[in-house]
Amino acid sequence: MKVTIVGAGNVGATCADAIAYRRIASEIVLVDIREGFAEGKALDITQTQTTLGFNTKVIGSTNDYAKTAGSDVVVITSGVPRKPGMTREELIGINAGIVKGVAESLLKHSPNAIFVIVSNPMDTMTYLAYKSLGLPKNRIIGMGGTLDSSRFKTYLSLALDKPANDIQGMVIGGHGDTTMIPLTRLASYNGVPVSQFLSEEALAKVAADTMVGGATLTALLGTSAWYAPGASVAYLVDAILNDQQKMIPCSVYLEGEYGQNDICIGVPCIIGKNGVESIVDIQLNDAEKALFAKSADAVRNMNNDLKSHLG
Ligand SMILES: NC(=O)C1=CN([C@@H]2O[C@H](COP(=O)(O)OP(=O)(O)OC[C@H]3O[C@@H](n4cnc5c(N)ncnc54)[C@H](O)[C@@H]3O)[C@@H](O)[C@H]2O)C=CC1
Ligand SMILES: O=C([O-])CC(=O)C(=O)O
Repeated sequence: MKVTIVGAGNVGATCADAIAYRRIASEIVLVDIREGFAEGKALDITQTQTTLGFNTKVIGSTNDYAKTAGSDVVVITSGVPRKPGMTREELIGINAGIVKGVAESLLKHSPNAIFVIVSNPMDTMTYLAYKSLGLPKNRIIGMGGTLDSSRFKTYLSLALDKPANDIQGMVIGGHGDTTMIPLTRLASYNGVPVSQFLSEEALAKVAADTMVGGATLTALLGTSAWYAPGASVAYLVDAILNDQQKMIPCSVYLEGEYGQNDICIGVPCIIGKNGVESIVDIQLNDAEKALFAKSADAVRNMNNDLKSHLG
């Protein structure tokens, strides 16, 4: 199976590394606009083959999309990351043109690929890819919910002082500092609601920390995170290529689901070889429904700005 990742920067290269090391694909193509950069990252990853014990072929390309031909999954991480103090939404002006151009070039060479969108503001970039490529909705997937849910489970595990892999939890809604919805009511420690172990206050703090998880790391690192984002993309690509039929919250185009239309936003999806196999309709309570509607309003406002940025 062949995966192309455009943007060989922090997230793209980390995700290529995880896909190679975990043998999720047999061939990875890294593409970047910076002369020689993707080739360098690909060669560096290739030189870990014997020490880490994998044979995945990893090649780099400076903007030559012919090398990406016939990819099963394509991942778009190209664009700029935020700096401390910025929101993801502020990246729309630069990233919209980049994502649209890259998505169109990818489709020309891989007409059957499933698209995974990572560049921010991710929900709006996913909507842009859906609208400009004309592909069926199951083939356009925005990655945000995997990462936000992993942060949610990390903060729950810290608050509970229990292993993260014993914790289940999901974040839906937009992938933004104020639009994420950590579903605290449904989170569990080995099936037991976390509310049996944590006070309302402690749970509210976990939710708040989760929502600003990306901003916290950006303030610490000076640019946005890459290890957890890269691993989250690899997790999603694994679910697609290995037809895992896992339930993963992803940003997908909605046509009436969760009361929303004409928007890409995070909802629980079954992910398999066809990309989004189905959207899972979970029962939200009234407060969660209200948060979801508010989150969708904010994402929709961003989508409405797209035209002015694309000219
Ligand atoms: N959805 C999510 O959960 C996450 C999204 N992100 C987003 O992913 C994007 C990438 O972040 P990083 O990897 O940290 O940034 P980075 O700056 O390390 O890498 C971006 C790469 O894109 C390349 N690039 C720019 N324009 C290009 C074009 N037209 N064609 C090919 N390559 C091009 C750059 O040369 C650079 O190497 C950002 O927009 C960031 O906000 C980051 C983390 C998580
Ligand atoms: O915080 C950012 O800008 C990058 C991102 O989306 C994340 O790490 O969640």
